Amino acid sequence: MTVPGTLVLLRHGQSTTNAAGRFTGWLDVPLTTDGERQAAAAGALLARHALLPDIVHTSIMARSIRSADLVLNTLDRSWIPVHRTWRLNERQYGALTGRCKKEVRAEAGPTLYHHWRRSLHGKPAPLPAQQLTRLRADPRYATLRPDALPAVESLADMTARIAPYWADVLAPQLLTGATVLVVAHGNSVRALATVLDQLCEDEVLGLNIPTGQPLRYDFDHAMRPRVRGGTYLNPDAALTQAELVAAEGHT
Ligand SMILES: O=C(O)[C@H](O)COP(=O)(O)O
Repeated sequence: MTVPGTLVLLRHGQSTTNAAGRFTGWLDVPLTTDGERQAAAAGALLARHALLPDIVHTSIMARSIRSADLVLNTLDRSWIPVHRTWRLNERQYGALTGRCKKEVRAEAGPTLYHHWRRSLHGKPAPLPAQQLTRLRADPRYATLRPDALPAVESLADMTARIAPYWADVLAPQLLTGATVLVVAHGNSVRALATVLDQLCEDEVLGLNIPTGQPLRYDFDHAMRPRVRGGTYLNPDAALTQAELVAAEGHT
């Protein structure tokens, strides 16, 4: 029986809105120079751990696509097959999209702010109709059923869109023994981890994903993670940076 391959989850490098302290959601923003460096460094870290992806998956947002390109360039593996899917997009942050996190926290208060950002079911107000119409006119979403393009999402909504991608695409590839790299977003990685680790509501509250830090998962034959929560290739840096993500908007 083939031993299941390794899955590597990576949140894209720092984006311009991350650097500006703003909610990004489905805004399509580029990486900062630091973000580009983080993505290339993630590639170098994969090389040091002899983790050479056979297949890569990205969202259809520029920051994930660019980060994956930088990782693969560093590894000299730009030739591997690439799958891009809206299912790995960042969470649709609704009316918070583009807003300053610090201002939102000051207005809403710390409890509601944390509920919106980190609870399983919390979600802010939806994206205003005009902005949703503009998003629906974007050619990259042309093939998507209009009701599949959300005006706002909770983490639970995201797990519902990501679970079929895990079951139908990622898990079967891993079962062939392939090393699979997923370059996605803070909340799509949280959603995937929620599915893989079967996290409960309390556990997702404290789950923060740093940019540019590869997170490795290995599986048993039933495709259960061998280490719950996976293993960061650079655990100290990942922990420090995850704490900074948790504190966004606080100061
Ligand atoms: O969409 C965003 O603003 C970030 O990528 C993730 O934001 P969060 O860490 O506040 O959920």
